[in-house]
Amino acid sequence: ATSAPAAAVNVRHAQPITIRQTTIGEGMPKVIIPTTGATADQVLAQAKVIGANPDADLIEYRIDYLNFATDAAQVGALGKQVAGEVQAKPLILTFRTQSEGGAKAISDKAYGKLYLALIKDHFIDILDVEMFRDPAVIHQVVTAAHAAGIKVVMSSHDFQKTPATSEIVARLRKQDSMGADILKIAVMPHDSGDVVKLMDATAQIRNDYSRKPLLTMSMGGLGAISRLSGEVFGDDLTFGMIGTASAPGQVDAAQLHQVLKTVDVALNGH
Ligand SMILES: O=C1C[C@@](O)(C(=O)O)C[C@@H](O)[C@@H]1O
Repeated sequence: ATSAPAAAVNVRHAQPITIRQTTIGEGMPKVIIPTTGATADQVLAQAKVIGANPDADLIEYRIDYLNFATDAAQVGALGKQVAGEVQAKPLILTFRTQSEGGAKAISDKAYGKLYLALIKDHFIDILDVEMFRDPAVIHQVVTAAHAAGIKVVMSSHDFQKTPATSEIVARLRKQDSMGADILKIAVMPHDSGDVVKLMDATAQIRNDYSRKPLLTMSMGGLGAISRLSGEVFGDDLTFGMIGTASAPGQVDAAQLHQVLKTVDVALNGH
């Protein structure tokens, strides 16, 4: 009898980025927990919980949920306090616009102005910039962010459907060419084939096109598997929740950590 040969495993990795004490693009996908509060008190209470929870690696400060979302002075003052609460955990600042599934509408001009003001406050580690906003505004914001030592996650969202695999690949490659440090897309599946499209596109980018860290997800319960399987397919970051979800399909942080660990051990054998 012959013994089965060991399968050759070839998993590609990102070029890692280290921010504060978190390395993105190496080992298990890193877990981001978003704030969902509308008031300063609510957000600070969430930041305290996120800062103290070992299953949270980064915090996303979702400013579109705030009652004072477009008031740069108030958003900045609270942002500094949030950063102080979470200490070593990197802070991602995101204004998710209504057209991409967020809480509030904002003009591209006001979006750019708000981001440029907040960049100057020096509490942001990573800035989420939507790729389909005005190109001139994007260019200005990305340039200012990089000059301030802030990484840019460029993002695209489709809360209605899942585009073709080739379209997902094209968007992520465009983000790469627009100067993003992290490439991100969130799409809504209607069947298992849609989930496979997102995961296929992720693997294609990782294997053939870019070594930048990826943040890709298929949303809803159907897509939740894509939030768990990143270490296999090349997704380096994943959103979890503590209490309230900021998008459909997010998994509780403790459960998320367990599954990420299970996949990691299966993959690496220790
Ligand atoms: O863009 C994203 C991804 C997300 O929509 C999700 O599906 O987990 C959650 C948002 O908070 C974040 O800004």
